[in-house]
Amino acid sequence: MPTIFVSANDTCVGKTWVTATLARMLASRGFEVQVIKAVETGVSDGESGDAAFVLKSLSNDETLSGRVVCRTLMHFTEPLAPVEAALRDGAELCFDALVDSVKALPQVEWRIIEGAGGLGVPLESGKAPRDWADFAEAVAADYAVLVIEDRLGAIHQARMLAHYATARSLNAGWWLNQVSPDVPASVRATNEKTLRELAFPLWGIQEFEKTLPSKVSAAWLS
Ligand SMILES: Nc1ncnc2c1ncn2[C@@H]1O[C@H](COP(=O)(O)OP(=O)(O)OP(=O)(O)O)[C@@H](O)[C@H]1O
Ligand SMILES: C[C@H](N)[C@H](N)CCCCCC(=O)O
Ligand SMILES: [Mg+2]
Repeated sequence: MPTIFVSANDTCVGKTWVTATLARMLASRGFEVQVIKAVETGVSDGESGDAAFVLKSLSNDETLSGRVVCRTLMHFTEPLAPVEAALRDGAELCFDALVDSVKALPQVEWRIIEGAGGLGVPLESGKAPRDWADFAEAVAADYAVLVIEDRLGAIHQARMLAHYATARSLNAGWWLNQVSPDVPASVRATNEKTLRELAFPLWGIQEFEKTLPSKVSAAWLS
């Protein structure tokens, strides 16, 4: 079963938005898709989170939404990094238990897993904690989509994250996502031009409020 891990250079850069896009693209080709928010912070019991956002964003098309199942594996109340949010709920985030809960999920045609925050966010305490890059490897993710907010500053963010993803041997590519309507066209054009020249794939480009990417160059998505 192909598995996509959706990560990013930061929180609030559009991982959930892009997760919904990927689910929409795959479901529109007739695939059964499982969307998993692995750990979510900043949500209380009963409050809707990223998984609910994905389902809602597909809800105007019953055929598509009928092919997509969304769920959250662990959630914690405070809007903090996962380990600390868990502690403040009187819980402990256990990396191995999280991975096991992914492995216990029903098999589907495509699985998409969204992390919390950026790729280097720790999932345990300690001097050299395992993080989302370790998680992607542990769940045997085939593709790591690295969402980068398309704005001035994106080039540095993208290069730093690519360096880390490469060091961790992930099969990764960038997804430039425009979160704000106020990004000058010149910034967006030169972000794309600069990133395309580099030896790291730019898998997708998505514009503000668009539910599908304007450009896709990931062969595995076509
Ligand atoms: N392409 C886009 N067009 C319009 N709004 C967007 C776009 N991408 C993201 N947003 C908005 O930006 C905000 C942050 O996006 P999102 O929730 O997807 O970030 P995230 O990376 O998943 O954050 P978290 O780390 O909390 O999971 C949300 O309000 C979302 O609706
Ligand atoms: C609450 C927020 N939206 C995210 N779920 C948590 C982001 C944690 C980021 C931690 C960090 O990188 O410093
Ligand atoms: Mg999210």
